[in-house]
Amino acid sequence: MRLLVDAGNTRVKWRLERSGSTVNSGADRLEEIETVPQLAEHGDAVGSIAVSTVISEENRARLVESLSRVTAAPVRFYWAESERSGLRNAYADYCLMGADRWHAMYAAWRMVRNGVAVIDAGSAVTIDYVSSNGTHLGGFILPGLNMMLRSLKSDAARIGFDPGDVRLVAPGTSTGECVNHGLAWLSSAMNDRVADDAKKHALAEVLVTGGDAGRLLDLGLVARHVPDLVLDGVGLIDAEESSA
Ligand SMILES: Nc1ncnc2c1ncn2[C@@H]1O[C@H](COP(=O)(O)OP(=O)(O)O)[C@@H](O)[C@H]1O
Ligand SMILES: CC(C)(COP(=O)(O)O)[C@@H](O)C(=O)NCCC(=O)O
Ligand SMILES: [K+]
Repeated sequence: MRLLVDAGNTRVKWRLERSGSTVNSGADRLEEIETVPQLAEHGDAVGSIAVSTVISEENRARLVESLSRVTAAPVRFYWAESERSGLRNAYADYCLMGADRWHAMYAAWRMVRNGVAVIDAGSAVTIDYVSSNGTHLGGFILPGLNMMLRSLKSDAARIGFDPGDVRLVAPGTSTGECVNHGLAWLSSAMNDRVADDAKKHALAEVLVTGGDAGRLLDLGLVARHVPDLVLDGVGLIDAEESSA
């Protein structure tokens, strides 16, 4: 059995696979990984672990420690690359790109084999554009929903509000509505910008992944929802590297 892991800044997404089929999957906080029953149950059967991560080195060591309590299987980390199967990274210093972006982009490229926009709506929101010939045209990094809510709460003395429905875009008539609707309005503007850019760069498809993907779709994003694009990408690369 193979364990795929996407350790982001909020949650660790994982998937257990046997002969390419999913046996189990989940999304848990880093501190919880070593006690996830479904992982413990299959620990002995896991033969290898492939990880994509953007967490700090300190937390990466914690992750390795937690995984070692679940299984004795070796852990292999995969990072951003300059090129793979016709997909070419736009970063001059590709090592500085978040591994999750590269792995999501790679899965998208292999899935679409055409111009594609990839939105990963996680702790941060990343948007990357790949042209029809596999050239990464570049991307954007924006604060994610919870990050924006936290900064409004902590950096402005008189913005008091409770989390509300961040799917309504009507002008607000209370602090809470102004904040929640404001962020919905911002997300909806982002959706429109991606659609404009997709047209401008002749991208055939928009793919969206990440914990906040559903909210963007509810706000009208025109995209295909691929729930675990990062896991898909690191899984493909791990298979290629293991058979090389
Ligand atoms: N059960 C959940 N726990 C935490 N965040 C969630 C959950 N469901 C949806 N979200 C949203 O997903 C975002 C985190 O997405 P995720 O893809 O897990 O991020 P990351 O890859 O950065 O860890 C949060 O900012 C939040 O908006
Ligand atoms: C932008 C990110 C924080 C997104 O990670 P996430 O919020 O999904 O956990 C991550 O891809 C990252 O740390 N990137 C490094 C900088 C870069 O990609 O240029
Ligand atoms: K992510």
